[in-house]
Amino acid sequence: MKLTIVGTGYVGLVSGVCFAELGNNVVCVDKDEQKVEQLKQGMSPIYEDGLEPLLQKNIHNESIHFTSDLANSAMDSDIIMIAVGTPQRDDGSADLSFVRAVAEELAEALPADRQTVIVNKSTVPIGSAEEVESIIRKKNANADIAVCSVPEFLREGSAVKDTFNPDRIVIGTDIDWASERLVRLHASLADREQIITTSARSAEMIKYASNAFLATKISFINEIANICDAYGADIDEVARGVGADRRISPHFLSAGLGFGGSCFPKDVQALISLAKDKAYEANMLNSTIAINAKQRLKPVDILQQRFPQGLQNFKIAVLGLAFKPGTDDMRYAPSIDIIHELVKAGADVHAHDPIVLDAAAPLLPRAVTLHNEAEDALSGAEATLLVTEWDMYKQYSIADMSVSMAGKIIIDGRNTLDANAFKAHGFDYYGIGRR
Ligand SMILES: NC(=O)C1=CN([C@@H]2O[C@H](COP(=O)(O)OP(=O)(O)OC[C@H]3O[C@@H](n4cnc5c(N)ncnc54)[C@H](O)[C@@H]3O)[C@@H](O)[C@H]2O)C=CC1
Ligand SMILES: O=C(O)[C@H]1O[C@H](OP(=O)(O)OP(=O)(O)OC[C@H]2O[C@@H](n3ccc(=O)[nH]c3=O)[C@H](O)[C@@H]2O)[C@H](O)[C@@H](O)[C@@H]1O
Repeated sequence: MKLTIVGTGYVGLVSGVCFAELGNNVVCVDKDEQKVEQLKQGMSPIYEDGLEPLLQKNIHNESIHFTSDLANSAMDSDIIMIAVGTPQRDDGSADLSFVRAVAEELAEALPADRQTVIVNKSTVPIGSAEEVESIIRKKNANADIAVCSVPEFLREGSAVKDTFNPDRIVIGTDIDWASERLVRLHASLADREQIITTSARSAEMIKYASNAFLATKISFINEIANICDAYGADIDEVARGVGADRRISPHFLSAGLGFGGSCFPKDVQALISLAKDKAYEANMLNSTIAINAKQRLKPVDILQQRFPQGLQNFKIAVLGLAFKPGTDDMRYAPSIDIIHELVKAGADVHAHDPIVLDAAAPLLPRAVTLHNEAEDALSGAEATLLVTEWDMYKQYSIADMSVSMAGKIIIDGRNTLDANAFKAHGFDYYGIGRR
């Protein structure tokens, strides 16, 4: 099948590479010409283990191509996937301007004599498939199209693996020929019973509801962790006990600094905004966001309580900047808010991340010092704060830390370090809801 994928962000690029790997003829389109040139050379603009070799293999096999010419590629495509960004607007709603711009371009390009499936793969408000169709029909009334919703559930850092091993694939359309074509495209990725067919509106809601549920599960466990802190219960033990109930499951019960990234925060806000448009106040989702906003500043609270005289010139090492390990994405990363608060309090902040440093710099206050080596960030620090649980930090020698740091305070924002081992080396260890 010939596939055109518009947008080469995480979703567009990974989907493109994976569908090419499955034997389709894929063209990825991006209006960013520099990115297109980079991709043509086999260089991935995204950091993810294993993605670049797969990209290069499929370029070599000529099963994937990159271009900025959408019209040319759209003309003879069986399926066109829209995978452009849908960022958050100031009022919390999703900004659909990139999706609408693609629809306008498609309206000019699509031939009337060819059945084309158009897929919204971007996360979009309920009703967007209809909106894309009406934009196209306004300029091209006879286009033989079906606009469907096939939301994406991949996670950054494990996107290729997630694409090849999906829990489910949701195909949202009431049009039989389009549904059949999309089922055929996804047939080798999942068993038939994992392919859920729904209306486009339901598929759009499934995506928002899934992200909102996962985000709420994180805020829930963080709230329980904060109550554990107050009563001396241990969140690791509590999460193990709670998660053993199959109705709850142990996944997404890791307490810490809350969720960041390009999707949970914006998608929960977008759903709140969609509800508000229909005069419904989404109180639970409002709490999910409020708990999360507060949770990421817990390390600052811990330090301020411990040092009520203030943090002026207090040297703090911050380990990890990316919003989670395995990615170079800094979008809504907790590290940004934490470092801004610490610098505001007068602290001397030294940060490290194994992957993202240059991209992080413009998002952080000038006063922060960024280090290529973790050892340099730790050297002379009064306190160390782990923000992103990269494996390298878990393997770091506590004895070495003990020697290089000036003080013995460790705040483990992701509950991933060995608390007892730190305590045995004389550290004051603070976790999130950990005894
Ligand atoms: N990042 C993720 O892990 C996931 C993202 N999503 C959703 O997928 C969508 C895309 O997100 P990302 O992949 O992170 O994208 P992104 O925002 O990082 O990149 C989008 C790309 O689209 C390109 N673009 C914008 N307008 C264009 C146009 N008119 N023609 C051609 N290219 C154009 C941009 O140049 C950019 O390279 C969003 O709606 C997001 O919520 C869904 C699941 C996972
Ligand atoms: O729509 C999206 O973009 C994607 O959003 C998330 O994927 P992603 O943001 O890549 O990362 P996750 O692994 O879900 O983590 C999100 C955030 O939650 C945090 N988290 C996760 C799990 C947990 O138990 N506790 C916790 O604090 C992580 O540290 C991270 O900041 C979803 O997991 C994907 O299914 C979805 O497709």
